Amino acid sequence: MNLKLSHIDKSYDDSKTKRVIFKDMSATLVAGKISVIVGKSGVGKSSLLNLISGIDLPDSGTIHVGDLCITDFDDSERTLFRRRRIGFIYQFFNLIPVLSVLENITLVAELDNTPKDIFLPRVMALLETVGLADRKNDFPDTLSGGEQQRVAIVRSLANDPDIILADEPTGNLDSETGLAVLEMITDLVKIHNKTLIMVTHSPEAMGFADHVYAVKDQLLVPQASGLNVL
Ligand SMILES: Nc1ncnc2c1ncn2[C@@H]1O[C@H](COP(=O)(O)OP(=O)(O)OP(=O)(O)O)[C@@H](O)[C@H]1O
Repeated sequence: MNLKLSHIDKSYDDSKTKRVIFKDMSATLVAGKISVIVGKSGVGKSSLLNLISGIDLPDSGTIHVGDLCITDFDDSERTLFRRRRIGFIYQFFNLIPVLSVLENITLVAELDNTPKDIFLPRVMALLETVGLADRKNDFPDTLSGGEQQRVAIVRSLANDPDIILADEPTGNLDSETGLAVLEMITDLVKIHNKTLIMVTHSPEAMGFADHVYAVKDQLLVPQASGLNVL
């Protein structure tokens, strides 16, 4: 399912200024591929992910995921779309401290009333793949940063979404752990045939990209290489 952004305008107003983030921006991100998004701080990379996930709406323009026009959805349709079709990986892992590893991973599937016999075998197989099956009952604060991010990777795949959105997934990790996490994310999205859209400042991440785009001049601009815009 390709992701098609058409004629997107997005700005934020505060009391004094109007900050234009996107102006007549159109782009297609290809299904089943790894798209890396780069760009200077504050240009709107995270805002782009918020639009793609339906957390935020554009001022005008449309966003299609396959045949679904998510900009036509109401709030509850967008929430369901996000739960079922999108997996998130964040810079600061965003695990819930009072829930165990397994409870963190299965929370969205439970909220969505997905039958346990559908998600549990899949989640346990993923935990095995990332080497953390024996930590399933532990709490996040007993895990290293790299381990927490591996939990977050499994969580992002738990509900079998179409699209994984990763916002600086290695930003809080040392370079060796970051590289291992990048390899894990990209291997898993390929094996499970997902679309990965990853915002990053990491030059290593470019090596994993099928396509690199820069957020620049209120547009999403395809790059031959991301390195020149870092
Ligand atoms: N909800 C919001 N309300 C008002 N302004 C916002 C909101 N979200 C983002 N912005 C502003 O939009 C601009 C783009 O923010 P965004 O977080 O998308 O940038 P970014 O490219 O991800 O930056 P960084 O690389 O520093 O994380 C910033 O100036 C930010 O302050």
